[in-house]
Amino acid sequence: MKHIHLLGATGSIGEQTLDVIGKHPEEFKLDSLSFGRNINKALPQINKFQPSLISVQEKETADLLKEKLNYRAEVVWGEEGLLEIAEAGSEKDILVNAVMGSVGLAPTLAAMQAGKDIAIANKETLVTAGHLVTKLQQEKSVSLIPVDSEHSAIFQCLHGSKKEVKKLILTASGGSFRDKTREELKGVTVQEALNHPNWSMGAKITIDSATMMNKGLEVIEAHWLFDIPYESLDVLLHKESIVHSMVEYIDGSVLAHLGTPDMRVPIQYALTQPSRLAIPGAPGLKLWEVGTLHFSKMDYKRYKALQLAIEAGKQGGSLPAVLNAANEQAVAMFLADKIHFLDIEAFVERALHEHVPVSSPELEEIMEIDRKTRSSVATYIR
Ligand SMILES: NC(=O)C1=CN([C@@H]2O[C@H](COP(=O)(O)OP(=O)(O)OC[C@H]3O[C@@H](n4cnc5c(N)ncnc54)[C@H](OP(=O)(O)O)[C@@H]3O)[C@@H](O)[C@H]2O)C=CC1
Ligand SMILES: CC(=O)[C@@H](O)[C@H](O)COP(=O)(O)O
Ligand SMILES: [Mn+2]
Repeated sequence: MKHIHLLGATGSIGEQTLDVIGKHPEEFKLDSLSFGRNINKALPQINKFQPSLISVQEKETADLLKEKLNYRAEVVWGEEGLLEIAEAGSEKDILVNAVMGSVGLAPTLAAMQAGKDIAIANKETLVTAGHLVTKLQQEKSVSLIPVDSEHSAIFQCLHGSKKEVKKLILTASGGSFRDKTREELKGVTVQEALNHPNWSMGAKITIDSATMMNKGLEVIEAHWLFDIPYESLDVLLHKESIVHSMVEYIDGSVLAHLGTPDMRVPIQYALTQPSRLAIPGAPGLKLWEVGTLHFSKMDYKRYKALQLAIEAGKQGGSLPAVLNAANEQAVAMFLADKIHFLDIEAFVERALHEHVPVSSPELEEIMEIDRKTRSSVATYIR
């Protein structure tokens, strides 16, 4: 029986993690969970799984939740609460980090300190502080198992060895606006941007997918997860999201991981690897129904955010943290209808330009840079 601690239980990844756990009660037990503010979504799941520790974003939600629980549990709140979840239980437990944004960084480090393996969906953790996370991972000999579909695909193709690898190739769907020119992007709405062609995900990552920032974050994530230089990381447009990513070897062989766009596959694999379990009710891949798969070269001029991210990743230091914080702030402003779609990448570019880089920032510096960048970007509205 594996004991699971879940950050971000009311989100897209969180809900699918609960689905995986609920389908295999003989394999998994949910010991603790966190959510932000969505008490209506959380409550039925909490009463079903009865975790002994729950963390929420604010004290008011904690007080309300305590009144509504139908069993006894400890309820904590705030960023401290996320740390309590990260540290709860024993070294043998797994933390699933499915919270959105750089708020996921400190709990990742805390769980590693506590000796836990982490199933990592929260890509912002590795983007903002890949150097700190990988250093601690080695010191504590813990595993960081990818949940992000592309990284899970690569992890599965690699089978634990990077021997004779030439390139990792991340596939990108192109997001909601893949058939639009940059000129046509000027008038797009939030509703249109939230309409991803293949995946049903949280709002922030869906916008990242439309700007292609998601793939930029994923290139940085892959660099740290697989300890691979940026020169050996490629991005390929693939509009069907059936090939989740590929590994090219020195002899020209290419191994790919295929499947329907269903995040329960990488989530469950992160919890069971190297073994596998069935996913009851999953439709399975019927390639004859898909018919044709399309691939095309990435156009870095069309997708400027991708280029900004790769450049920030290559330069390293504090720049990826600035990229991430500026992007989180700009996406929140776009979702609130305060800025245009193309402002997102313009604001990220400006924040990077204005930042004085720090070469190897510690956690406190990263958190301060994150706070400062968000406040600066909030003032960019014309
Ligand atoms: N969705 C997907 O298919 C994929 C997602 N990922 C990554 O996984 C992570 C989660 O994505 P996704 O599930 O889509 O996100 P969602 O927006 O759907 O969910 C985010 C979760 O985090 C909680 N949350 C947000 N902010 C805070 C905060 N400040 N403090 C505490 N809790 C908070 C939310 O709580 P509440 O809603 O209750 O307020 C919710 O439970 C992201 O890093 C994303 O990039 C990676 C690959 C695929
Ligand atoms: C499901 C998942 O892993 C997302 O990160 C997904 O990859 C988004 O798709 P695109 O960024 O390729 O549009
Ligand atoms: Mn992905």
